This record gives sequence, C-alpha cells and structure tokens, in this order.
Amino acid sequence: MVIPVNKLINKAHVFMGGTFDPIHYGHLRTALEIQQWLDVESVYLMPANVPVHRETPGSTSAARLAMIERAISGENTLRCDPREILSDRPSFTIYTLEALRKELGSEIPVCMVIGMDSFLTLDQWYRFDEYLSKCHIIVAARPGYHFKPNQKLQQLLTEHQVSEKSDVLTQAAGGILLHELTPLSISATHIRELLSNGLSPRYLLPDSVWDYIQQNKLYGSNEG
Ligand SMILES: Nc1ncnc2c1ncn2[C@@H]1O[C@H](COP(=O)(O)OP(=O)(O)OP(=O)(O)O)[C@@H](O)[C@H]1O
Ligand SMILES: O=C(O)c1ccc[n+]([C@@H]2O[C@H](COP(=O)([O-])O)[C@@H](O)[C@H]2O)c1
Repeated sequence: MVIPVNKLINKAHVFMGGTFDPIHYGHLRTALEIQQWLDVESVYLMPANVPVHRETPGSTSAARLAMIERAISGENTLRCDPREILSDRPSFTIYTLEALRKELGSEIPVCMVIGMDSFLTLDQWYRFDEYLSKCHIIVAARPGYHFKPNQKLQQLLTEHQVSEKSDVLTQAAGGILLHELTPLSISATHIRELLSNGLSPRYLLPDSVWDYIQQNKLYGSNEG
C-alpha cells in the first residue's frame, strides 16, 4: 500500500522534562507546537520526582502528576511519561536518556525539549557532556531569557548546532536546534506567587488544573 506523504509520521521520540509545579500553558503550548512542527506522533511530558537542582516542589508528586493528566486529557498528541516521578531515585536526566536508549535502541532519533532558561544552565547538569551522544536538544525560546551562552555552551553550539528540523529527524542524536514558538510569558513561579497572595491564576493554565488546585488547596490557595 502506498502511504500518502503527508500521512508519514516521523518516528522521533520527543520528551520535555520539568517540575511542572504546576503545569501551565507555557509548557503545553511549547509541547504542542513542537509536536506539530516536527510532525511526530506525540510529545511526552516527563515530570521529575526529586529535582536535583532546585528546591523541593510546592506540591506532591501525586498532585503534579494528577494536574498533568488533567491538562492533557483529550489531547492525543501530548502524553505523560511518569518514569521519573514514579522512581525513588534522583531525577538525573542522564539516567532517563540511558533508559530511553535501552528501550528504543541506537537508531531512533531522541529529542529532548528544554526552554532557554534550562539551556543556559545545561553545562551544570550531571554528565551533560554525554547528552549529545544520546539525544538531540531542542531549545525553545522563552520570553525573558536571552540567548547568552557562556563559553562552554558556546563551544557546544559551535560543534553541534543545526538549523533544520530534518537534521534532528534523520539522525539519532547529536544536534542542538534553537526554535522560536508563540512567546508565552508564563511561569510556575508566578502562578505560585499569585496563589500565595490570594490572586487567581486563571487563564494561565487549563481550568481543569485550576479546579484541582482549588479542590486540593494547593500552593496556599483557598477553595473558591
Ligand atoms: N513559558 C514557557 N515557554 C517556553 N518554555 C517554558 C515555559 N515555561 C517553562 N518552560 C520550559 O519547560 C521546562 C519545564 O519547566 P518548569 O516545570 O521548571 O516550569 P517553570 O514555569 O520554569 O517553573 P518554575 O517557575 O517553578 O521554575 C523547562 O525546560 C522550561 O524552560
Ligand atoms: O540531570 C540534571 O543534572 C538536571 C539538572 C537540571 C535540570 N534537569 C532537568 O531539566 C528539566 C527542566 O528542569 P526545571 O527545573 O525547569 O523543571 C527537568 O526534567 C529536570 O529534571 C536535569
């Protein structure tokens, strides 16, 4: 059977890690736009359990997972990969990349999506010099974070930056691709601040997530 070209779905495995404390439209829109741009079947949101690089999240792992499930309910192209959040060990991304490679083999492209703020700290991540042998890195622009790489990151870019999506769809790993998206100046920090000041975060995140926050009185909110 001949499959029409526009029905061919790229096989790359794409994931976006985060604390998601709570998940908001900045995460969701980024994941969706990247899924559509790459024309892959889905993008996996990968919540961290024990973040290795920041304070303990303001809500439990179970609550963060429940909010993600509510946020992506009904959207087939976004999925949750709970491997980190269901694991007791610290959520070092390199362990996840090793596990993905074991499952997927060495040929399928793996793309890790991170925002510009995350990218600017990448050289401090555990065993970061091994990342590009295991995955591509897609860096999503984020309002408020300008592209100012330090010397180490500049060096990494000189060696690995690519400019076309075909570069990450046809090779298994090794490319860094910077990508512009609909700019959404939304952060979980701002949402938590609004809530702790008794203000509504509505329209910065899905109503299903806002309902969950109120029902469970998360982040110092009072039930509405
Ligand atoms: N508005 C946004 N636009 C683009 N990328 C984003 C946006 N918000 C978060 N990201 C990216 O999503 C990933 C997960 O982010 P995270 O869960 O830390 O959310 P956050 O809003 O940055 O949270 P916090 O304010 O608590 O640090 C990171 O790579 C981050 O850069
Ligand atoms: O493995 C590391 O050393 C490491 C250091 C900093 C961040 N990360 C991962 O980067 C992703 C985004 O982190 P954050 O703080 O924006 O939620 C999330 O999946 C973290 O586990 C991973």
